[in-house]
Amino acid sequence: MNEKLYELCKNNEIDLSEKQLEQFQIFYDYMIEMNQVMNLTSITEEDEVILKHFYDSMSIVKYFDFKPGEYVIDVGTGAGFPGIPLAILLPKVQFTLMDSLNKRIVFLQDVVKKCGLKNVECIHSRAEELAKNEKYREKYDVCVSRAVANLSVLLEYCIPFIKKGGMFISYKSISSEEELSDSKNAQNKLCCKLKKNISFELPDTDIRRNFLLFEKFDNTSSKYPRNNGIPRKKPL
Ligand SMILES: C[S@@+](CC[C@H](N)C(=O)[O-])C[C@H]1O[C@@H](n2cnc3c(N)ncnc32)[C@H](O)[C@@H]1O
Repeated sequence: MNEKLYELCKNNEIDLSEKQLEQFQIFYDYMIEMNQVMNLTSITEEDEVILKHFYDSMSIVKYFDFKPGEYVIDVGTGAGFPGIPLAILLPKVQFTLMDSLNKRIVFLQDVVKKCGLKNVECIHSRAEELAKNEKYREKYDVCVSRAVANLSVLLEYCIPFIKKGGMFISYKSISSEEELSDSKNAQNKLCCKLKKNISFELPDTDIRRNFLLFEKFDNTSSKYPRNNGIPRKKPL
């Protein structure tokens, strides 16, 4: 696995050290082991995990510059995507991985220990609750999220975590104009605007991926996020 991951990344200008390759191997082995007893991922074949989980998670660094010392939160991280690959790649950036499913958070705490990651904390919570907690509200430079909800819902989950001037990066497999225009009201209410819409293909495939980058231009009203379940039931 190490060689394949190393080559794929190197060919795409992402350099991984021996230590980082070992950390990916430990993560992969443990994810496959634990996937037998809990639902972590439907993608298990090594080449596919490398491309669709590991490389996909890291590919944002080709388009966005994370700076040392910055704080990043991954909302709805699941089995740790994109948070764990980014944390392995960027040891000087501080990551909070959060999810509403406790089993996955316990799994991630083990991954962090096994990989010796010093820049990751894992929190069991719903986004709607954690974003109201003083310790986490408007404390992050960047928020990332992959495959959690449609854009209007996602903005209400994610924008409250970000500092004014910070960035929200939505990983999308398809970016529809309709979803973007449906989120206009959420963008206005949450004081953010689309800064970049990046579309690319995973290397040597025709699998399309999109990054939507939203800049937060003002603080979030205390009205948001609304209580548990409301953002999904009644998107802004
Ligand atoms: C389809 S999975 C995607 C996981 C991962 N981001 C990925 O791309 O593989 C969606 C995850 O979002 C979490 N989730 C959904 N709604 C949430 C909420 N309101 N707060 C926190 N986590 C949430 C779920 O528990 C689940 O683990």
